[in-house]
Amino acid sequence: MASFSKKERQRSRYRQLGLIGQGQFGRVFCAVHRQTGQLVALKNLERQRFPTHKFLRELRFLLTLQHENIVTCQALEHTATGRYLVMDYCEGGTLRSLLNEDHRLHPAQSLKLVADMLAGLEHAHSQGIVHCDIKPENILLSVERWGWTARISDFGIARLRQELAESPSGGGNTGSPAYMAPERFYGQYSPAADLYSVGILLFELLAGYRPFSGTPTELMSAHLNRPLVLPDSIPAVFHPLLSKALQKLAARRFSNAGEMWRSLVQSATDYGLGNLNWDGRCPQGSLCESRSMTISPALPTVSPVQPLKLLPWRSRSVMTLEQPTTALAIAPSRGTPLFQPFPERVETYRASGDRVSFQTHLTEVWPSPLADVDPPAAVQLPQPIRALQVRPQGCFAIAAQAIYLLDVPPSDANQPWRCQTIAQTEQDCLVAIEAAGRWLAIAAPSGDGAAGSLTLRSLPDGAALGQHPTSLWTAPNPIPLPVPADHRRQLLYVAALDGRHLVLVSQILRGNTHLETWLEVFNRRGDRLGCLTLPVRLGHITAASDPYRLVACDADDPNALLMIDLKPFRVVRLGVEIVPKLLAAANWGYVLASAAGDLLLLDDLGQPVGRFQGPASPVAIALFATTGILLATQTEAQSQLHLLNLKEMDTDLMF
Ligand SMILES: Nc1ncnc2c1ncn2[C@@H]1O[C@H](COP(=O)(O)OP(=O)(O)OP(=O)(O)O)[C@@H](O)[C@H]1O
Repeated sequence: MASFSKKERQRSRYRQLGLIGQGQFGRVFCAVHRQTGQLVALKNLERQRFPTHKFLRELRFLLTLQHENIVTCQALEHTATGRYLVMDYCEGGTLRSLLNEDHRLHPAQSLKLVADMLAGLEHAHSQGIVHCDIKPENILLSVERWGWTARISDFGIARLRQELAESPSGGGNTGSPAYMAPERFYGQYSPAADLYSVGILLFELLAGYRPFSGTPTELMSAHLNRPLVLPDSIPAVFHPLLSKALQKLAARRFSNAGEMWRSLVQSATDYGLGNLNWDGRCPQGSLCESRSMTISPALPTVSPVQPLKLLPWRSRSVMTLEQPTTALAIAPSRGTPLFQPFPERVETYRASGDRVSFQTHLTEVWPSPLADVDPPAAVQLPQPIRALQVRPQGCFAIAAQAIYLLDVPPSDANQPWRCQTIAQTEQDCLVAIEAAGRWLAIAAPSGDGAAGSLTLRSLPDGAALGQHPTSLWTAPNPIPLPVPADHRRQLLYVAALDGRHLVLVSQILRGNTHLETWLEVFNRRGDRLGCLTLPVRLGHITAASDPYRLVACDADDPNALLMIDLKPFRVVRLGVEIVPKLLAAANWGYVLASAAGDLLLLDDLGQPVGRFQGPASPVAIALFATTGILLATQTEAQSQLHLLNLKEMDTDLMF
C-alpha cells in the first residue's frame, strides 16, 4: 500500500490510516491528527501534476467556502516532500460508489441528498463560485444516523462568476459530458449550469439511469437537442421540477439553487414525504442560508435492487438435542488438512446455560444423525455461558462476569475435563481473546454504569495457564474508559483486530438519548490509538475475517447492514432482505439469519449471493472450514442442530 515516505511521516502532524483514493493530481489519504485525534482527508497535490497557480486557485475557493454541504479545507500541510490540502473527511465514500452498489436508495434519501447539494451550491453561488463539475464522483457522503449527508467536493475546475462575466466563453469545456448543461459545450458557465447537473443527478437517483447516454459527441447532441423524456418510474409530482431543471435554455431553469430547493421540498411534500423534517435554517442572514434536512426514523435507507429468489434448503443433517443451545463454537478438527473446504469430522463445543459439552461428529453420514466418534465430554460451570471462543489453549467459555478455560477434552472418557477460572469481574463484561490466544481484553462498565475500564492481560499457553492462581487474572490496573461529563457509555462490543490491536465499540448517551457510537482502537499495551465516531446506533456487531473490518446491524433500520472499515475509515450501508437476528463472518463473506429462519449469504463486498428458507428460530451459528455451517435452533417444541455444506447449495459463490 502506498504510504508517506519516512521523512514525510516524521514531519507530518497527521498519522495516516490508509490510502483512500487517487485523483488525477495525487493521492488522498485518510489520516488522524496526532494531538486532537480528528479524522481528516489529506489530498496530496503533486507539484509536477498540479502547478502552483492551480493549487493556489483551488485553495482560494476552498478557503472561501465553509458550509456543511461542502467538503471544506481546514488547513494546508507542507512536509519535506509534499503539500497537502487538509480536508473534512467523508467516511461514506462518493455518491458514485453508492449508485454502483446493487441497492436502491429510498426516494426520501435521494431527495435529501439532492437537497443537500442544492444547499451547498446555494452557498457557493452566493460567494460567486460556480462549481462546473457536479457529478456523483464529486459528491462525498458523511454517514448519518438515518442515511447520509451529501457534501460537494473537488472545486478543481470551479470558476468565479466574475471571471465568467469578463470572458463569457473563455472557460473551455472541461467537465463530464453526461452531466453538462447544453451551454457548457460552448464553454459557457453559470450557476444555472450547476443546477442542470443537479437535475441530471436527481433524474438518475429517481430513475436508476441518466436521461442521456452515449459517446461524448452523442451526449453533446442529446443535451443540446434531444427532448427530455421523463419515465413513469419517476413519480409524476417530480416531473415539473425535472422539466424546469433540465431546460435547454439556461434562462428557463430555476433562477437560483434556493428556488430549486423550495420546489424540491414542495414536490416531496406532495409525494407524501411530509414526515421528512425539511429544516430550512438561516443562521447568518439570507445570503448564507443553510438548509439541512433530516429523515424520519420510520423510513428505510436502502433496499436491494433485485430480491434474491429462495433456493432449496439442503440441510445435511439434523440432530435433536435435549437442552437448548446458548452458544456454539467449532474447533479446527485435528488431522484435517488446513484448506479442505468441508472436513470429514467436526468438533463442536456447545453451551446450554451453565453446561458446556464437546462432541466430534462425522460430517459425511447423510441422512442419518451425526455420528459420535471421539468420546463426548461435558462440564458444569458456575455461571451461564454467553459465548465460546476456541483458541490453541482450549475453549474459553465466557459468562457475564467470568471467563473459564476448558482444556482440550481428554481422549480417555474416564478422565475429567479440566476447567479453570481465568477472570472474574464485578460487572457484566465484554471479552475479546486474540486469535492465537496470546492475550485477552476485558471491558467492564464502572460501578455507576457511566464510564468503564479496559483490562488487558497476556495469556500463557495452556500448560502454563494451569499453574497460575486465579488472582493473577483479576485486574490490578484497569485502563479507565472515560466519557465527558453528563454522558454515559454503554459498552457494545470488543474484538481483537490483529495480534497487537483491539477495537472497543461503545454507545455514548446523554440521559437515554443516543449521541454517537465510538470505535476506539487500542494497542495491546492499552494505549488508545484513536477514536472513530459514527452517528449511527449499532445493533449486533461482528468482526469480519478481513482485519480491521466490522459488520454491524443498524439499530434504527432493521433491514440495513453496515460494513465498517477502520483503516482507512470507510462505512458502507447495505440494504438486506431480511432482518438479521444472527450474523457470522466467513472468509468469503457473511451469513445472516432471521428469526423466521431466512438465511442470507453476502459476499465479502456485501453483495447477496444466496438466500434459503432454513429452520425457524435460530439461536446460535458457527461457521467452519470454508463451506460448513452449524446452526442451532430453538422452538417451543425442540432444540436442533443443523449441519450444512454450502458447496451443496445453489449459491453464486465459487468455492
Ligand atoms: N474529503 C474526502 N473524504 C473522503 N474521501 C475522499 C475525500 N476527498 C477525496 N476522497 C476520495 O479520494 C478519491 C480521489 O479524490 P480526488 O478529489 O483527488 O480525485 P477525483 O475527484 O477522483 O478526481 P480529480 O483528479 O478530478 O480531482 C475520491 O474518489 C474519494 O473516494
